[in-house]
Amino acid sequence: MRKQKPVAESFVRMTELVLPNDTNTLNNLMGGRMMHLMDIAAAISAQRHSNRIVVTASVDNVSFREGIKLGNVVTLEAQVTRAFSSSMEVHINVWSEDIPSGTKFKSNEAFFTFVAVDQSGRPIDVPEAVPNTEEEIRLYDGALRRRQLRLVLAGRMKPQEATELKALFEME
Ligand SMILES: CC(=O)SCCNC(=O)CCNC(=O)[C@H](O)C(C)(C)COP(=O)(O)OP(=O)(O)OC[C@H]1O[C@@H](n2cnc3c(N)ncnc32)[C@H](O)[C@@H]1OP(=O)(O)O
Repeated sequence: MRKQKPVAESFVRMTELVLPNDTNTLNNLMGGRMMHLMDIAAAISAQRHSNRIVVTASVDNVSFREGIKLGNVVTLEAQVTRAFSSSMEVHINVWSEDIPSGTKFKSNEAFFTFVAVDQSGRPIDVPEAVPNTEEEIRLYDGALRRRQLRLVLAGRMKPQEATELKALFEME
């Protein structure tokens, strides 16, 4: 039987200070630097779940709602939502905090997919991810639908095979 692990065991919190080298000429954190931090936090989460080397297979939509300023503190929280065979979906939230003014806002949210691989880079099965809290169950339940959408967009699944996705659009 496949090993099972609670999704909470994959939780990662990472905190970074926005330094001059991370910013553009408006003194805002650069989008690419943010994606780099998100990729690292999410990869560690997938590694914690699988106890394997993981590679980034895909990144879903990432939007940048508001600039993050030089000197702000960025907190990233990542956790596996669901594991399939060799792939894992990781949910990541990012907050930006201005410590002197005591303000904090959520700046980004995204889903990353990682694949566990062996030493030769071949996909290898990972433990099942078990959700426990209401929020973990909500994210787990939506993961199959999101997986189908990203595989269709990547040309790896025929739209007619995406049954979970199709069900969303089928009206009574
Ligand atoms: C340019 C860069 O910076 S890339 C960033 C770093 N990432 C990398 O280097 C990864 C490069 N890619 C790879 O090594 C391979 O494409 C892999 C390991 C991700 C997939 O290898 P494949 O030979 O295609 O394996 P296969 O078809 O068996 O798929 C393996 C898993 O990957 C998943 N997968 C493959 N492509 C995608 C994708 N675009 N989105 C989501 N999942 C994907 C599959 O659904 C499958 O999941 P499952 O085992 O849970 O069902």
